[in-house]
Amino acid sequence: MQSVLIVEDSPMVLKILKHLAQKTLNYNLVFAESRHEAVKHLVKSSDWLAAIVDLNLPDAANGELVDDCLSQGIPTIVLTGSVDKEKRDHLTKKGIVDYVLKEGPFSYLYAVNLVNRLAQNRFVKVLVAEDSKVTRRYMIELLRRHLFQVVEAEDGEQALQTILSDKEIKLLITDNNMPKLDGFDLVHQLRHKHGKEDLAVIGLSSAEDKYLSAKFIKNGANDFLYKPFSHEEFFCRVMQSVESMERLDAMKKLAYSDVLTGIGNRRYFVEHARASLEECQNQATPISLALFNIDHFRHVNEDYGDDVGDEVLIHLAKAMQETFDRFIVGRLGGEEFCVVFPGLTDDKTSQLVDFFRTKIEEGYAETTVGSVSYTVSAGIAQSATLGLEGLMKSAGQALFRAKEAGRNIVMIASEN
Ligand SMILES: Nc1nc2c(ncn2[C@@H]2O[C@H](COP(=O)(O)OP(=O)(O)OP(=O)(O)O)[C@@H](O)[C@H]2O)c(=O)[nH]1
Repeated sequence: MQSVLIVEDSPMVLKILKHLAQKTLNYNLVFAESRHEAVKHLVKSSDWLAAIVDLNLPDAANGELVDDCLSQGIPTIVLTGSVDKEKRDHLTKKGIVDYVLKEGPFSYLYAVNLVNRLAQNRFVKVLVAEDSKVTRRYMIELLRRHLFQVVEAEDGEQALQTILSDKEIKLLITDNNMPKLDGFDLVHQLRHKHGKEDLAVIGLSSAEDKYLSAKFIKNGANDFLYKPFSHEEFFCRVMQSVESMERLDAMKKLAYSDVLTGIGNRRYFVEHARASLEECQNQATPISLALFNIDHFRHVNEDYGDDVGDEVLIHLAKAMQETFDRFIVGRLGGEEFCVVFPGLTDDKTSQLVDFFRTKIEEGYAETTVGSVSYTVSAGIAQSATLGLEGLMKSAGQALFRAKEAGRNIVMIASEN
């Protein structure tokens, strides 16, 4: 586990920092009250995520411990009692992550939360699209200081191709005046494919035109920065854009997942299945769909109670996700689940679904009252022309026949 170093000589402030850090940070926390004590910890370990360091310590009155941490490559957040332009410029030039004024619990919470933010930034890939090498290098250095993964592009066309080929890019910082494709057109083209929940965009320009920011935002950017910008403004905008994108993404995930089982819900399923069906039909690729239903599920609820019934549903959802991990799986509601198999004919799907049916029949759900055995039936449909509703109806009719034929059976729809 990585470590976080927190150094503060005031017992009162250290107590607050300890309390907040222990509540918020899931890392090995190392506390010290002086440079001497901190350096002893620094030599013992090399795996530091970050350090929160008081600028003025009794045995390091001129920020010497900040230099110690930075020289070991540790992202460092500085605590200070006061700041003026000169001190701020000095600290920024040193390469600190940020400084925090010792104003009260909120500022200490900011410092602690910043450590968590740094840890998350390691998984956020940022593309810097800027034709000026100097400005590009400057932004890349600032972003790396906050532990972002960074890729770069020197014109709009290169930026577009990079984003289209790398789904991991979550933030684009783009200049407006670039060769081949300008920032406006770049954002405009990207927004056809990427919503604000999966790509945040910050526009940049040094132009005098005060309407540029509104124009960029109307074109789909989340935010805008005029050059030259301060290091602090840059980070405030970056953080805000990344965090609002993460919130949107979390909301979307909630809206698309089934509360009980955690797999995709009906909305998720219908949206993804419809898109996949259209794509396969346009490309004349086979696609089939299977509708699943637990047999006599009412008896499970009656015999063991609804909570155990819920555990069986969770077991089935997990098993489906494992077996059909390459396909689109969703819980439509109750004990009904559906899977879409792009690229598979109904015969191939039938083999796969029957393998799954046998697996469920031979296994059991491990529940709070012990093992519960159950079986499933499924109906399968394939069509080169039917829409999703038609395909689901057809699979539903096959499922009905499977139930009538005695359950624990897979049936293929007779007419597609
Ligand atoms: N525990 C639990 N039960 C649910 C949930 N949603 C639906 N059910 C129950 O699922 C059962 C469905 O029963 P029926 O439609 O009669 O079907 P069945 O008993 O599975 O019988 P067949 O489908 O004909 O094999 C009902 O008892 C519902 O109350 C849920 O989220 N949790």
